[in-house]
Amino acid sequence: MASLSASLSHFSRISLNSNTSLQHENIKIPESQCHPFLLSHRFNSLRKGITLPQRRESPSTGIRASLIDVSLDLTVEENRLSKGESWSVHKFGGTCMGSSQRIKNVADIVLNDDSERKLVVVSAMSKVTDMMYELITKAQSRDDSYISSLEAVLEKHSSTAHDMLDGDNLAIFLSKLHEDINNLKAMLRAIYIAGHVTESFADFVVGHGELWSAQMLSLVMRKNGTDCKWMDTREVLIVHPTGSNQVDPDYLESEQKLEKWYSRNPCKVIIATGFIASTPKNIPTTLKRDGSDFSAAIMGSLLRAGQVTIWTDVDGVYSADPRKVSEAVILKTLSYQEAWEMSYFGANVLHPRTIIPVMKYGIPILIRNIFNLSAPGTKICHPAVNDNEDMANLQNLVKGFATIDNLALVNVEGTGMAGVPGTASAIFSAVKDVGANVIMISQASSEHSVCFAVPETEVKAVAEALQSRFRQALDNGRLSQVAIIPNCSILAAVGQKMASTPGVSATLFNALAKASINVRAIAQGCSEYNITVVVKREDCIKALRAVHSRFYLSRTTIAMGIIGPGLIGSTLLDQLRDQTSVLKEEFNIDLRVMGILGSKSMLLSHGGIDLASWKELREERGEVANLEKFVQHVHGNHFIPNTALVDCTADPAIAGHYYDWLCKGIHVITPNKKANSGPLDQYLKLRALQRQSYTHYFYEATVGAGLPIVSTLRGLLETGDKILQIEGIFSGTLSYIFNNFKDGRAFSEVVGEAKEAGFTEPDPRDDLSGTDVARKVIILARESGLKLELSNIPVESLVPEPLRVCASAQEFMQQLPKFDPEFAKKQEGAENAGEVLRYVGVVDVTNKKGFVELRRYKKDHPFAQLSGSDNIIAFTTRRYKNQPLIVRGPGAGAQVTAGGIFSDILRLASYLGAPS
Ligand SMILES: NC(=O)C1=CN([C@@H]2O[C@H](COP(=O)(O)OP(=O)(O)OC[C@H]3O[C@@H](n4cnc5c(N)ncnc54)[C@H](OP(=O)(O)O)[C@@H]3O)[C@@H](O)[C@H]2O)C=CC1
Ligand SMILES: N[C@@H](CC=O)C(=O)O
Ligand code: NA
Repeated sequence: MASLSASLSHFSRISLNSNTSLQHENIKIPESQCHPFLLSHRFNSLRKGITLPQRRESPSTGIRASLIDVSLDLTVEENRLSKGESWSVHKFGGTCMGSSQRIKNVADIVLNDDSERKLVVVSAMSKVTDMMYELITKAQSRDDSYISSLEAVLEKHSSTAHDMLDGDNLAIFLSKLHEDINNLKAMLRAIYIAGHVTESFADFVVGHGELWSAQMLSLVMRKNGTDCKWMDTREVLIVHPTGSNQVDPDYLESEQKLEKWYSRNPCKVIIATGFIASTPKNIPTTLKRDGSDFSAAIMGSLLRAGQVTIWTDVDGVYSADPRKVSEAVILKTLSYQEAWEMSYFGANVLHPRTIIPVMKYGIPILIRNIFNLSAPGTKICHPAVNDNEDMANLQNLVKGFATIDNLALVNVEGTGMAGVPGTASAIFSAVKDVGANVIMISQASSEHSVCFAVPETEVKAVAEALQSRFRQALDNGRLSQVAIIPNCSILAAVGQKMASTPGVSATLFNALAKASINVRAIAQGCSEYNITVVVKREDCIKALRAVHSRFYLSRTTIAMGIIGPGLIGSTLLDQLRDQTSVLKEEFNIDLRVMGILGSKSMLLSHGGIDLASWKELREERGEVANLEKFVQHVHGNHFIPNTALVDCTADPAIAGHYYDWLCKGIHVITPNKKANSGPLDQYLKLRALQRQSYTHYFYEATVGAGLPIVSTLRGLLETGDKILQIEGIFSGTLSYIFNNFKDGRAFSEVVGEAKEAGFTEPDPRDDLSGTDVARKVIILARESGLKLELSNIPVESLVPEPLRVCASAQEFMQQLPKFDPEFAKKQEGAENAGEVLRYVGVVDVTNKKGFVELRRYKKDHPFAQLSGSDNIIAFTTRRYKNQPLIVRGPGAGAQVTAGGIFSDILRLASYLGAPS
């Protein structure tokens, strides 16, 4: 390089130390010193834009030209800031630079990047910026402790440097550090005396954190043998303050300064200070909030870098706030606009202004976790060309969801607004006058109302300003109201092109409706990148979960409460235990049992009970049963958007709560017949509510256990068939009894078997009395449109008169054998006539009545062909008139009944959006 300066001195018109001239200007070389052949040969190896000396025909001495030529070549190779893909930019925030170990880690990451050239932007060590601001505050308020606080700053950097550096490197850093601290002491003293600080003074003081961390990292890298220089970005980045706490970079000026800086400091790795910059008048300033990210993006654009990597402490950008949606996923890619929208709506992505500089040149930004290098991170870039092919996939249409809390809606309404130009302008200029920030606006095309969201803290001032601005219009009725709706949140769905793809908003609103979320206002701009809805703040997380789940970013999750872990309930829990992982993996359905309630004790869990050991857990940490607390627990969990209570009791008191639960948006699934066969008015109220709301009530197992009886009847009715009669053997218990009450067996013994097999009701008298069958008849009759009470169904009871008053089921079973002869006689009578006894229920829809009786059938009749606990139900309808539609199969028992309930749970999941 010494020979270079010597030879350069011959070039009076240019400074070859400044490579800017090589890139942008013609180089003028004194004719007397040019040898055309050699110069052209050498210059041709350089970049375009360099023109050869105009007058080659006047050669200079070949010797001198050749000497110059060699020097030139060296100079250009080392000093030229050749922009482009060979540069990669990294940014490490305060947490990444938090300690000597972390700074060494940063150095390793930079070394592992095999890009030709690297520019690394660093923030101050963690907490240092706050410490620096505190120095100013203290000095300004004449608090002497600023001196000890400055000592702490010195100590932090000095000890970190001692940990990492030694010899000359350490000495260089410490000498500079002490010099800076002394200067700062003097400046702070000045602030102390003045009791005042200007913004630029403060910016100068605060920026030292970045200066020190950049120097330390660069010395650590040099210690490792890296060709590295540190850059005080105040020498390079020029920004224009724009007010409102923002600055506009001067790209042209900064680019030229960067070229000059590099020509003076050629190296492979630049460690640059984040956050700080200078004004055009060379006054120190900062890039304000998220300044270091912004620095990295500006540097990336100045260098036309191949990539800008922002190192942080999360694995990338999530599809939703992971603290609110536990199944949020890391997005592999986002378009610049998507990242922009997500960050606007509160997602922890880059600030939009960070994206602008790199977006211009299509430079990808990679967000990576410094603490988890195995995570690939999120790439923010232009969408790949073939992305269009995937647009049919909802996941690609809606990338993520974000929320903003603590908002209020303002609704300005009145007939006097329609067709009156300037109304919107008057509203929003009043809002502007109080300095409020409008977050979203919605106006229906009828022009009768304008509604907009502002931060809750600003709504009072906004309301007062509007009341005052529109006083006259309100008084004379042209405006009817300026209404405030407090406690609102915004939920935004963000995704490239989603707004222009049919079905996306329908899916979104459907998911919200199914989670019983009321939407207060909607806005969808034509930018096609977001759909915004306003919901009640308390619904916000639930809404977020519901939509997130619906767009397949996570599973359809249902929080379930199982009431009545008796025979059926515990069998259902076993089935759930065996199937939940399959449902999760193959069907994207996540069923979580959050509570199990028995008549005496209950077990609650926040994340879902381990169904392999619920009995032991209930023993260990069960608590006294409390229905209200149970329901509150299962439903109160806002992390899961859907709640279902599964009532596996036979208790009418539990059934009495269904209406309230449905009103609260809790889905109900049950094999308990008490609600649908109870008082007619309550039943009608329940069904009306079910039809109006998006909350579901499923009860397939109430008739024929797992057999599709209710759904078959529904299908017939909904497709316009007319039911004439439903006749059948509806009792698994009685079917079993009469199928097996033969060959001289005792009636009581067969009843005992049916109970043992789990076919009977908790009290078998409910079966033998015909009440259970009557309930099923009522359920089907009401489903068919008949308005009947249980008392309207004549029932032939099989419970011997004297046993009807038995205090318990146990006592009844003990006494029953006394009546065996009576039953044997009935059976013999039928047998002798070549017939069988069958206990049947009939819904006579045509004549609007139902009955239950013990009938005799010929042995070749279909009802005589049953076995086990078979039910058989024949639907005679207008379509199935000559040959009834018959459903037959086991209609009682733990497995089939629990299976029927489980099917209802899955039907609910599919109604809630699980893939079919
Ligand atoms: N068995 C079958 O084949 C079919 C049954 N069904 C219906 O299934 C339901 C359950 O039958 P099954 O399992 O045989 O009956 P069980 O008697 O075995 O179980 C009932 C369960 O409900 C609990 N329970 C009762 N009252 C309450 C209450 N108020 N709060 C909380 N828990 C309560 C009981 O708790 P605890 O034990 O603590 O008292 C028990 O765990 C019934 O409605 C029945 O009609 C429907 C179709 C077929
Ligand atoms: N006890 C009932 C069970 C189903 O509802 C029956 O026997 O059918
Ligand atoms: Na059924």
